[in-house]
Amino acid sequence: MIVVHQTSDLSFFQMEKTIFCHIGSKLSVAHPLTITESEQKIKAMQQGTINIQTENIFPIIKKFLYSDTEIFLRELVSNAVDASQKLRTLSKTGEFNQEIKDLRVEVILDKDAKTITVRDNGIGMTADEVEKYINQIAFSGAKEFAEKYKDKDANAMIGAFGLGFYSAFMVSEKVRIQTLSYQDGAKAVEWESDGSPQFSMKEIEKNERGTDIILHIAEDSTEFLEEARLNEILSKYCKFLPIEIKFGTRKTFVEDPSGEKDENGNVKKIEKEIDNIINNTSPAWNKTPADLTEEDYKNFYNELYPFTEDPLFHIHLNVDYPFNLTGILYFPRLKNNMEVQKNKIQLYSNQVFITDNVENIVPDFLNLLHGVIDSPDIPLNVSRSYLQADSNVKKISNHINKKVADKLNQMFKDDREDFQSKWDDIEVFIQYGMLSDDKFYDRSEKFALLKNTKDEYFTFEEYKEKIKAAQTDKNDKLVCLYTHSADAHHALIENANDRGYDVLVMDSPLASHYIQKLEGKLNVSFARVDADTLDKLIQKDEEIPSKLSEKEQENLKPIFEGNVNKEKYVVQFESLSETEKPVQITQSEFMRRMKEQQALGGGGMHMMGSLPEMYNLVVNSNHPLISKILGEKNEEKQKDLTKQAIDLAMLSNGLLQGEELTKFINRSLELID
Ligand SMILES: Nc1ncnc2c1ncn2[C@@H]1O[C@H](COP(=O)(O)OP(=O)(O)OP(=O)(O)O)[C@@H](O)[C@H]1O
Repeated sequence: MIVVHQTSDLSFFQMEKTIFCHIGSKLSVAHPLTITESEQKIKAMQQGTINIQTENIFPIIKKFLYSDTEIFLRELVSNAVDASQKLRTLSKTGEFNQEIKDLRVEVILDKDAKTITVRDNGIGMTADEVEKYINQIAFSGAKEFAEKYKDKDANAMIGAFGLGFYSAFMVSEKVRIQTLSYQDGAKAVEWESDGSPQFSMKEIEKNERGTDIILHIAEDSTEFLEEARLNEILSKYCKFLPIEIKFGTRKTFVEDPSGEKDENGNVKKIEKEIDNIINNTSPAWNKTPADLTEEDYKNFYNELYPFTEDPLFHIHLNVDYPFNLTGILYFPRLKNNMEVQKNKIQLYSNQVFITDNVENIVPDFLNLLHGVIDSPDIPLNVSRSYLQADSNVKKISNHINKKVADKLNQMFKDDREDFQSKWDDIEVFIQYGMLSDDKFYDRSEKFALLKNTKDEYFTFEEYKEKIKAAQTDKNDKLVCLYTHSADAHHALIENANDRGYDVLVMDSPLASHYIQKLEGKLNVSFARVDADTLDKLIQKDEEIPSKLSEKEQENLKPIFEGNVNKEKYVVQFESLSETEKPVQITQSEFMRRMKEQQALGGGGMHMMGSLPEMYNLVVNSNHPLISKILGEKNEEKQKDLTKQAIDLAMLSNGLLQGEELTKFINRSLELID
């Protein structure tokens, strides 16, 4: 046999410390060769060099290309799946007319030989195809990478190139390919390389059509010789690949074929070893919604996230134009706990798992959804920065945004009662979307709901209509009253209701930002019920004259000031109606909101979060108790009355605690004694 050193037009140069390469024209003209030509080539290609004239490129690949070496298995298994699907296509088009028995990919671990074999019975490769696809084309990825590396931008490029097959060298000291093409009269070939530029190729005996990729695992990668580790990788990346993937066997119990029965009359079960198929070849997202029941959707959710609570509802995505995308997105029960819900969407490309960290790829608020997105238009081997810049990815996120809004709108229109029953679980998501995405705001305006303290739900328009008559102030502005907790503000809410005012419940973690947004969009103002006295919150024209003169107020002020912490409370008199409480505690809407936003992060002013809590102590100059305090000659008694009035106000606002609360209880007992 003639042994040649192949000189081809694929060449790498080394310039100083930078490696880059160049591929000649041969690559771009790929002529299919006939079998006879292939045979001649095998004879001539016993050994060759993969055109690298410098040290080898694999250390670079190993170091820079993938942050996760484990993806070698995804690459090889998806190549094997591709080869199987290609054969199926050829059979459908009549180009391959032998019977295709079960197409199957097998991952075989041999711990003693320290090998992992990825076997398929797909199209296989002729010698020329190995030459073309493995020696040359697969190298184009390496070439591209090395060129970028030349620009010293390697870190940004990590993962931006799919080297596919060559990723095997990240974990192997030697890789062998044994392959037999589906083509009539094809000869089986073996290719072998140790990761250096040299490869060898020879004809071998192989009767089964398809390809074995045999990895001789390197010393530093022995973790991949553990069955559990391989299982973990396979179920992460290959769980939904479209061709059955076998990894070893597993034991199961089946009915005894002899039909022997146990004491209860049931056919006995016997242990049986069966093939361990690690994937579900037809996941729900690839089926049409008409073929799926609610139960199927729930089961699929459980397949994705075992042991989690059922989702609220789902959206089945199916787009062919201007890009291909399928998927199912689920609305989890958010329960105001946003962080734990993130990073649950799994991104696939043709059923191959890419990532479950879609942050910055889909809009932030969509990150709260769960489920699967599959698009062949998403490149498989890509870095995050690359994905973000990809125009398909951008279109995809816009599309999902629209679909989600459409679905919510549909649900609202179809069954409002049901929609309302889900509202408390989805409001954070919708508010998040409306805050972060103007398009989503516009789409959601029709179905976003406001809930009041009586558990009634309104759209924005409905609500404006409801409160218009009573809650328009003297400047013609609608004022929406709200509380963060109907329990904590019970007394204040009752007061407001007595006046014919409605009070909304705004208790989501995003409430203060959301309120601000609504004020801008709806031209209304929001005021928490404890932000001021009702007269001030919704100012009307009528002025109530004060029963106490200025002088009397001046005399009374130090008495109140002497009974509160002056650092925290500012005493002020207001001429309110007699039916209002004698003393009320309020906190400026502006200050409180700023502090809340500061605490949430984003918005608000920087120093607000660290400012102390400040309150107003509003004394109602028209209340009979205030006149009584003023007229009380016994100083001790006057002090007790003042303290009692202040404590009652604090109690309504949930501010009376600790020692002050104990003193209040004791004083109250003495008073009723
Ligand atoms: N198991 C296989 N059976 C048949 N052909 C294969 C097999 N594995 C690889 N090939 C051939 O080798 C080529 C190069 O494979 P490689 O994985 O490097 O790139 P790719 O699959 O084309 O792209 P990607 O970077 O997305 O993996 C494939 O396109 C295919 O033609």
